Amino acid sequence: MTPAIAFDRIPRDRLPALLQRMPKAELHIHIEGSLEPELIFALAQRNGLTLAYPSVEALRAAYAFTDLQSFLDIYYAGASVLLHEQDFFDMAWAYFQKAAADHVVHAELFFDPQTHTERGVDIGVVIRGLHRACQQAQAELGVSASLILCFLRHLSEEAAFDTLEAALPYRELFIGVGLDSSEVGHPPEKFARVFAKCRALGLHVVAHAGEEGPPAYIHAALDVLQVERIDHGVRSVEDPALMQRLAANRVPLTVCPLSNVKLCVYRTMADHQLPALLSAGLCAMVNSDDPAYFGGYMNDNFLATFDGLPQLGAREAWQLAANSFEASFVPAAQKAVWQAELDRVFADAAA
Ligand SMILES: Nc1ncnc2[nH]cnc12
Ligand SMILES: [Zn+2]
Repeated sequence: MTPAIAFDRIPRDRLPALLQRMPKAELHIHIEGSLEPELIFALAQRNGLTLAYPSVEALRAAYAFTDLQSFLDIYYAGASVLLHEQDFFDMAWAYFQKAAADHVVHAELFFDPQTHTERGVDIGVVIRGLHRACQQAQAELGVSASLILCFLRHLSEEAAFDTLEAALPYRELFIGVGLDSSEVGHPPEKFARVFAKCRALGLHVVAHAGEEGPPAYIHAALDVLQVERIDHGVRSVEDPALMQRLAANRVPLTVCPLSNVKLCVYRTMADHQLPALLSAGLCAMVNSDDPAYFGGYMNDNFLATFDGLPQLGAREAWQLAANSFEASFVPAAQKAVWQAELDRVFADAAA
């Protein structure tokens, strides 16, 4: 329910400061996608590895993507510098410091264990390093955080089962599972059985769908995998019945605007369908996806989105932050605390 905030009294020139100051949750961040070129080079040096690029600048210059796969190739190569528990901690800690500065009060981090276990890194090294950063984020920054283990969909369901089994000793350190990597050609049905097992274990379940893949993949993620949220889901606008279904059930879409432009899902931000999703009543919100690769973190995403889409105003800013809390996997009492803080920020701005 929208509270009695006079959104119309908030002038547009005050929006950037409000977007930055408002509390928000980030629900779609691949922690390996927060690895900045500077940290890639520092970790390569610490671990005695040689990179395919001669400098930070040369690596950054290679970040010109034409589609999802062109990004994934370079993203997996970047993650190859992560070997030790401290490497995973350092990566996540760098993210949390940026998140705190952006007034992210809660983050649910995706991680891709198969990217690391395929290189001989033990899954316990990955999870323990990330978990320690989550604990320190709460203790030192007041940012609450949890982990979501993603299966790589270009690999087999059997490999996903093996990954789940290897992760079970750490069951208490992650809250759910997701599905990411190359979407087209790897529909949700491929992972039906492993997701059923995850649900039976009491894990939350989410999946990337409708980023590059068709609306049918979103239907399948809901019907077959029984996911609680759809990651991206922007291609739902092509299917009016699906839009109605998502709105009626308040199925969250974790939308990533800068990612969609960088990966050429949309030509420009002005073409992004976020306004259509919001005006159809969907529970969409803004996220950064892979901030080190796509040009920015949470507030960069909010600022670029509102800059490119002038039809979005203070009401939509409030709605996006409210949706991020509604869609998070935290207890209702905690959501209410953040929501009250959000309402206060907007009520003050409108006063
Ligand atoms: N945007 C994205 N889509 C699918 N898999 C990913 N892995 C990291 N970022 C991703
Ligand atoms: Zn993603």
